[in-house]
Amino acid sequence: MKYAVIGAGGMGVQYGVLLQEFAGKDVDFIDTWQDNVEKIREQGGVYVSQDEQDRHLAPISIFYPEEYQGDPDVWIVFLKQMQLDDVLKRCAGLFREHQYVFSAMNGYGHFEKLAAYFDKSHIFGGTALIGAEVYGPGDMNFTGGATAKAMNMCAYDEEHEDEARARVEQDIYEDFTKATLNPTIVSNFMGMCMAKIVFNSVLNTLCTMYQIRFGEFMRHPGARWMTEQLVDEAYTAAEKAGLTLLGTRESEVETICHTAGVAHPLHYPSMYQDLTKGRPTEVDYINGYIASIGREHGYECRLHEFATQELHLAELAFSIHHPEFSGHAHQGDAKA
Ligand SMILES: NC(=O)C1=CN([C@@H]2O[C@H](COP(=O)(O)OP(=O)(O)OC[C@H]3O[C@@H](n4cnc5c(N)ncnc54)[C@H](OP(=O)(O)O)[C@@H]3O)[C@@H](O)[C@H]2O)C=CC1
Ligand SMILES: CC(C)(CO)C(=O)C(=O)O
Repeated sequence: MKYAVIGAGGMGVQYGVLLQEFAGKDVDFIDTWQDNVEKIREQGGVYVSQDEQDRHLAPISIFYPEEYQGDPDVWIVFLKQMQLDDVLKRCAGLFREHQYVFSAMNGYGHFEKLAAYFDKSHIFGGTALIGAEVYGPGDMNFTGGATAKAMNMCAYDEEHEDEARARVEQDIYEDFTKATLNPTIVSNFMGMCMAKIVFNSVLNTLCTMYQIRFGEFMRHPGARWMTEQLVDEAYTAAEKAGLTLLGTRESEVETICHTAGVAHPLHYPSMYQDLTKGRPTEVDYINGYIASIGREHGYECRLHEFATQELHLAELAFSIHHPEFSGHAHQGDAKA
């Protein structure tokens, strides 16, 4: 199978380079971030490291959407939620009926956007407990341990049996396994997505707001209680919407506390990387999404509404304290 990654940021490069290096796959990269594309071309590839070790130049082929002429079997999409509409528009001419698409972006909103370009039966979703960080154009670091990567994947249109799709799913699963991404195929698409959204709604949002690592959050005596409150409200909203999450409220709290305190205490969430570069965060698609499903089903998520606004306030505060980033100033688009 041939792959093409849309979005050569931290996660896109990680998936694509690991598929090249460990699974021996043919991978192309499409990006709209000009400094990144130009730097990668100039240096003949992208510098990658795992937890700051083994930094090396991985040769990759990178294209702007308008110049790409390839025909991959599977697209892998890793963009920030706010970029997706514009980039998909620029890529629209590249999509063919036979192609499949996989995405494990955080938050929610991307699958309906992808469904405007791909048949539902050709879409796979995922969630990734895999970290990545952009040092600068053409320079990425994968975080959280080479052997600690884990991800779920699930067919978007899982209610309908489809033999061709099942074969593609198996091929992707095998390629991702060789690529050391440790995939698990799960059922319950929305349950899978929501479990990760709830996870991110606690750790990404609180650690970003206070600019601290996962382990530093867990040192706070109130950390478990705060986690329980946010998880509880999110589960109630999901239940009102008729969604069953992959785990229980208790198991979600345990996963969050264990990941933060034991498995990845040194991790800064990806949202922190955006805040501290003066870039908009994905909070509207995480806490804001939880609040919106509650609102649509007559349940007010006061904590998630509040957390969404608090993070937008943190974005504003960051821009006040760091006027040098004012070019990226962000007003936030959450509906209060
Ligand atoms: N990073 C992580 O650890 C994880 C991320 N995810 C999710 O994966 C998706 C993709 O995230 P990720 O790969 O982290 O995205 P990145 O931040 O690495 O890249 C996304 C885009 O942001 C812009 N950008 C990023 N850094 C800079 C910079 N220093 N200067 C200028 N522009 C920059 C570029 O686009 P442009 O210039 O066009 O704005 C780039 O293409 C998101 O939904 C994220 O939540 C999921 C799990 C873990
Ligand atoms: C790596 C991980 C799983 C940790 O929160 C993540 O989703 C993020 O940083 O955005």
